[in-house]
Amino acid sequence: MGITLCKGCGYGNNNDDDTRNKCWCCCCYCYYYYYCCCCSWCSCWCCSSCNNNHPQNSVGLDPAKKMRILLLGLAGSGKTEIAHQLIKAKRHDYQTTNGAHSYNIIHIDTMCSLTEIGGNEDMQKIWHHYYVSTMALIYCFDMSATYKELKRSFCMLNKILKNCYMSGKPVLLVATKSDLVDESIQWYDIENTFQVEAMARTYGSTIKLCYSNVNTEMTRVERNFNLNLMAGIDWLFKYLLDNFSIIQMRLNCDRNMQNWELQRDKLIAEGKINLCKYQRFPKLSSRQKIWRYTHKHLKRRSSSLIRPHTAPTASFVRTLSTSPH
Ligand SMILES: Nc1nc2c(ncn2[C@@H]2O[C@H](COP(=O)(O)OP(=O)(O)OP(=O)(O)O)[C@@H](O)[C@H]2O)c(=O)[nH]1
Ligand SMILES: [Mg+2]
Repeated sequence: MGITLCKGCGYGNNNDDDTRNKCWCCCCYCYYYYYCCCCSWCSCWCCSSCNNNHPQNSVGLDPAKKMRILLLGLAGSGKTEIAHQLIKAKRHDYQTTNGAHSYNIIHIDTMCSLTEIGGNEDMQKIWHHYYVSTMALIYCFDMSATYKELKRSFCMLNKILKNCYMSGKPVLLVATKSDLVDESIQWYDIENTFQVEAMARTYGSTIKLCYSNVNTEMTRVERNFNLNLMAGIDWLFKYLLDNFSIIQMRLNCDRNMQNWELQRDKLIAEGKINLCKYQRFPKLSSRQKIWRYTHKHLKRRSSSLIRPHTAPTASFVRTLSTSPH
């Protein structure tokens, strides 16, 4: 197979071994239905041979049902390694990820855009820009790390789920480098120490735990055999497919809310609205009392994170039965 250019960004790929982004076109049945990881975020779907945009291709993939998953974790936790395993491609550079990198995956007849963002402290500052449009989170942590590092990693997970655009979304928690730990460390130690179950209940997110051991000396066949991780991915895709319309509605609502907040901040900055209007009333007036009461009430509600009664019930899924040892 020669060089195939992506219609979205013109980026070419001449690696015969790398079949990750190629699939059948439904119009001309050529083998050039090609898209690349650079422009996947903008949902570019065009056949490079017949120049058509397809609402659906021959294998029944519906671009409208494209999933967006965020891959996060501290620096060196093995995110890029997992992403390469999921797209079944060989990893050539072992450098730290700077910025965001998007990968296209087709799994259970569903298209998915997996976005990895670097885990160093500078990159952590841009994570929140991706929360609104993501449907689920894959969070990696290094199982062979010290207690201090593990604590830092779980604090970060707590911080992510605390964000109003992330809480309630499904999370696949991946313990990487499980080949480097001995039998003295088990999942339930980590689960109890960092109170994963309590975290899932507090933020209303379903959390699934799984292992990954992507040893660099593994052959490609062995890498594909990372069953525990694949079972976790299966679970995540099934969860998203089962709840697709609900999650889509949530994303739309979040986007509207974000736009509204931006608009409000802009109006405040321009001095067109004033949030302190209540101060015009005398201190003990009934108007002030009402304002103070509602303000306190709202504050209490947001700090205790009460979920609306219409929200889907929160459930917690336990660790997959297979152990890394
Ligand atoms: N033995 C072993 N090594 C692993 C595993 N996963 C990742 N590594 C190694 O850990 C190092 C860091 O992995 P990366 O995937 O680059 O980490 P990252 O999370 O993408 O890091 P940043 O991009 O800096 O945020 C690499 O040298 C990997 O080969 C694993 O399961 N087992
Ligand atoms: Mg990386």
